[in-house]
Amino acid sequence: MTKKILLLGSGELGKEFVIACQRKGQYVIACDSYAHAPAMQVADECEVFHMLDGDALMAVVEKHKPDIIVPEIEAIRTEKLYDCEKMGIQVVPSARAVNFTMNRKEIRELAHTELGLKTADYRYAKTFDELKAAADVIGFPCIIKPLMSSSGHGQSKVDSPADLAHAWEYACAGARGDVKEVIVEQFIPFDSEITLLTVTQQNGPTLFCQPIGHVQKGGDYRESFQPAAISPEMLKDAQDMAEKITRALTGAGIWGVEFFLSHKDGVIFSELSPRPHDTGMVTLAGTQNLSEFELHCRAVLGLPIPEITQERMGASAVILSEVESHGAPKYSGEEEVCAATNTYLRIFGKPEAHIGRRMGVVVCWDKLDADQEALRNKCKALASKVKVY
Ligand SMILES: Nc1ncnc2c1ncn2[C@@H]1O[C@H](COP(=O)(O)OP(=O)(O)OP(=O)(O)O)[C@@H](O)[C@H]1O
Ligand SMILES: NCC(=O)N[C@@H]1O[C@H](COP(=O)([O-])[O-])[C@@H](O)[C@H]1O
Ligand SMILES: [Mg+2]
Repeated sequence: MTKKILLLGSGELGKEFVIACQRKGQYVIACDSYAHAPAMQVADECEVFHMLDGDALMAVVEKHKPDIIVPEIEAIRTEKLYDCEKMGIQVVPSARAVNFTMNRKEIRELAHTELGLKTADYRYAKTFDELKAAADVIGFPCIIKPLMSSSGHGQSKVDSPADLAHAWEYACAGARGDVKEVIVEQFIPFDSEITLLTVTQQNGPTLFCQPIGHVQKGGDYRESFQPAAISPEMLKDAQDMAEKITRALTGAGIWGVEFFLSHKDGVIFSELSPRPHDTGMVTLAGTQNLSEFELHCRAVLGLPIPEITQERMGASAVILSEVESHGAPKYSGEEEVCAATNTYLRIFGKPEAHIGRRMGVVVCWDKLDADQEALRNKCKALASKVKVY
């Protein structure tokens, strides 16, 4: 049955989701705050407006009367999604999940205080004086993040009290929305970190993908690989925590549940996205029988997912712009990437490049018993050949 899907956020993750939906005959209206966003290029219709503006959001909902609303970013007037649910619209995965995960305080209180998941020690601060007191309790180094931000915006690691003033300014400048409060987290010297893609279904059990290992810089992802090596005990702990928190948040869809792994402290819950995860773009390499976008699409539409199988080893590496574009961005290096075996280049088609903006990704694959480090190095080397100008 064809459903009308309103996609709130139209970046690279949304683009792949739209393609998955259209292959199932769905009708998608892609929204974002700027025109020609990646998902708009493949959607049936598009709307450009500020999704933090509740009136504008509800006007678009009234205009299109969607069956399903799929948030793709966090910068949305998410409280309005409760009203949408009351109107009978399916919100993905649920208005509750979207509201909790867009605010680090809400999700941390649910995860740590209510559900008892192991997290880094933390405090909150609304003023610089509160920040000094909080950092004093947590100790150094610590990580400071705005309560509302993503992709590492406003996040910094603080090694000593002397760095706190800068971290406060940086967090305030990088915060989204109107909440001027930060979380101060104990710095976890983890051995590795993973995203556990978790699928909750309307009619079926919760399913897990093989863990995805990833490397972040400045709070933003640079490379990912699947499957990540992890002991059966740690995997079980991560799955149990993912099960608990997704159940508490309710709804159907894919989730990216992030964990730190430490030989000393075990599995530590970090945060989760109630939507496809950027590190999960590695599944575009055909690592699984169903990519994270296909899984999200099926879960959202209530279609069966008989099983998730790991077919290949995969790696992804991001293409970041080193320049500010003047006019439509152009690219070089495609030939070198395409000359490599078992490799795909995915340019997202963002209409503007900014320094540090993710413009594309390279994914590579090999057999499941291949040398993972070699595959990751190959992928990173290929991604570094692509230049934006
Ligand atoms: N307490 C911590 N200790 C050590 N490293 C941390 C801590 N918190 C965050 N990091 C590092 O920063 C990265 C980004 O943090 P986090 O996921 O909280 O930010 P985000 O802005 O929500 O990012 P995204 O939206 O891309 O998931 C983590 O993946 C990890 O590498
Ligand atoms: N970590 C969250 C994430 O990766 N989100 C992805 O990035 C886009 C925004 O990119 P932009 O900032 O370049 O417009 C979002 O629309 C989403 O696809
Ligand atoms: Mg994260």
